[in-house]
Amino acid sequence: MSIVIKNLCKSYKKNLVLDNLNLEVKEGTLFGLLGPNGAGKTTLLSILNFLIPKDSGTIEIAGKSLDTNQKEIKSICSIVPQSYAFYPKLTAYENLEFFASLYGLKNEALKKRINYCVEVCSLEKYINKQAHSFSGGLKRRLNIAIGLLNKPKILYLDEPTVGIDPQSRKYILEVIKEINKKEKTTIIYTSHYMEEVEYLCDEIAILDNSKIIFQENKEQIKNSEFGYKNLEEMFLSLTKQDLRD
Ligand SMILES: Nc1ncnc2c1ncn2[C@@H]1O[C@H](COP(=O)(O)OP(=O)(O)OP(=O)(O)O)[C@@H](O)[C@H]1O
Repeated sequence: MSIVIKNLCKSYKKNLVLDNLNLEVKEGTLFGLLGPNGAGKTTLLSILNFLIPKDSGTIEIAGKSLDTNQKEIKSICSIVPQSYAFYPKLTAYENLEFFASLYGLKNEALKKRINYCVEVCSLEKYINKQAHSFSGGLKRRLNIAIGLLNKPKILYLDEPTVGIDPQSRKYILEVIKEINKKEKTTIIYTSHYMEEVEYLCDEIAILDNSKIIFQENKEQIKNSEFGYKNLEEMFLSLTKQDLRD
């Protein structure tokens, strides 16, 4: 098992966001994490990536406790956040070089890894251009390339296709599939685009009302007694249709 979460709780002051949440993610899965706005998806990913502390509960990543193995866990995980996580005035290459050096990469190893990430995300033509001049799709691809620098065994992607055109989106979805297939990377993918999750993910979970209210293999969802036309219909039926503000 790649990730095992038991009884995870997190509040922001009086707002209880995660309430005794339990979740298991198998190694090598392309895992879709769905939930209405404000359900706590980013909060969960932030806890898993040491960006914010949990209140209580246990988390094991690749068999190691999150409480006592920060360095080892950080070395095998990477998060691509919703926001752009690069320096706009640096070129794509300077950004990649900077983040690669934070992982301790140097000389040939650094160049080799950057070249790989540039190729996977198709950034060759833009490598010497400042990141602020990039289109939305290119910015998303640079964000992902940075997330791949440490060869993560577990990659967290927080809404990586927001605000981009269908061409860029299709390209990014294929990149994600390939990383999962070729590198056997476990991928946790959050998105509000149901058709994307339906296309991409092997397993799907829904976070709502502070808990995982549903988790199932995609093939089971398609074939089984659930009887929904598609993922969107199932999502709306399980989470109800009230607006979440
Ligand atoms: N730093 C913070 N301080 C206080 N409250 C926060 C903070 N971050 C998030 N929240 C609140 O916690 C709840 C969960 O937010 P979170 O961003 O984790 O949800 P989400 O599922 O990622 O939402 P979205 O789909 O809109 O990105 C929301 O009510 C949000 O307002």
